[in-house]
Amino acid sequence: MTGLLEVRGLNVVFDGFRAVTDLDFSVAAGELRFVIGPNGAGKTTLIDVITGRTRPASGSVRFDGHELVGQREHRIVRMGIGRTFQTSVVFEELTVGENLDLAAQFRRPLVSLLRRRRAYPDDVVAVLDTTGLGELVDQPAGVLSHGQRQWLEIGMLMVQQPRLLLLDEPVAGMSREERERTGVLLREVAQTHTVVVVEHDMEFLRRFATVVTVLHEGRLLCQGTVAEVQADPRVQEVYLGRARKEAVDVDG
Ligand SMILES: Nc1ncnc2c1ncn2[C@@H]1O[C@H](COP(=O)(O)OP(=O)(O)OP(=O)(O)O)[C@@H](O)[C@H]1O
Repeated sequence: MTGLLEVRGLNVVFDGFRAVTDLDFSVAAGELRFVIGPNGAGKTTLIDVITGRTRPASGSVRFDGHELVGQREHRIVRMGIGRTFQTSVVFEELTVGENLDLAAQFRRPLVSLLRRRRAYPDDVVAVLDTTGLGELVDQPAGVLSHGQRQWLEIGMLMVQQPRLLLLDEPVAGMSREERERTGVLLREVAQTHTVVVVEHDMEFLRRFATVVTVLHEGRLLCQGTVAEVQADPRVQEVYLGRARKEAVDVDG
């Protein structure tokens, strides 16, 4: 079966440093896929290549059969791929509703921007509901908690109606309760979208992941269910071996 996203033979080199090596990675339509790996494994680089931010040395990235390598970032967004960043991109002075409305303009004709509207359009209202931000619609985004801000960013992607969402560490820095709510939100988003989540938090994975892809030093280490991946000696070595080494280093 051909995936919605098909990465084949990907190599990314930064000034002679191989950040990604011979990577094959595919995601089927409708999947909620998690990608993990220690620092420097190449997770963000993979997202950067898919979204056209970084150009690979070689390899192909096909989305619904269309080659993405060589396409400009804005073209790839228009093809239906949306991403979040590790750093926030909301407008702090604008309200939650205005941020969503602005993001949604992406799909609307310019004339609708000029038309004065009394209420938010249906797609914005629907996303306010999904993200649980309805009560905060008139609050400036600057007052949101860290978790609420992440949900707003996911909402800002959803109103752009992408087919594929790429989320870079969505639960980093969140409280336990916020992580739980984010997991539930991701499951809901995945009902209607294909979602790839880069995440470190093992507890979160155990709770919400089905298929997990593990990267290490720019290569695919293994792939499977959370239980399979956790039981894989190579994964244990990469995570626990590293922890042991750090402990030894600290102890001198
Ligand atoms: N623009 C760049 N120039 C040079 N090296 C880079 C660049 N971007 C990434 N790298 C290097 O490529 C490797 C992979 O980085 P990447 O950010 O993809 O890892 P990651 O798995 O997302 O790690 P983290 O969990 O720390 O975010 C790292 O060694 C990083 O230092």
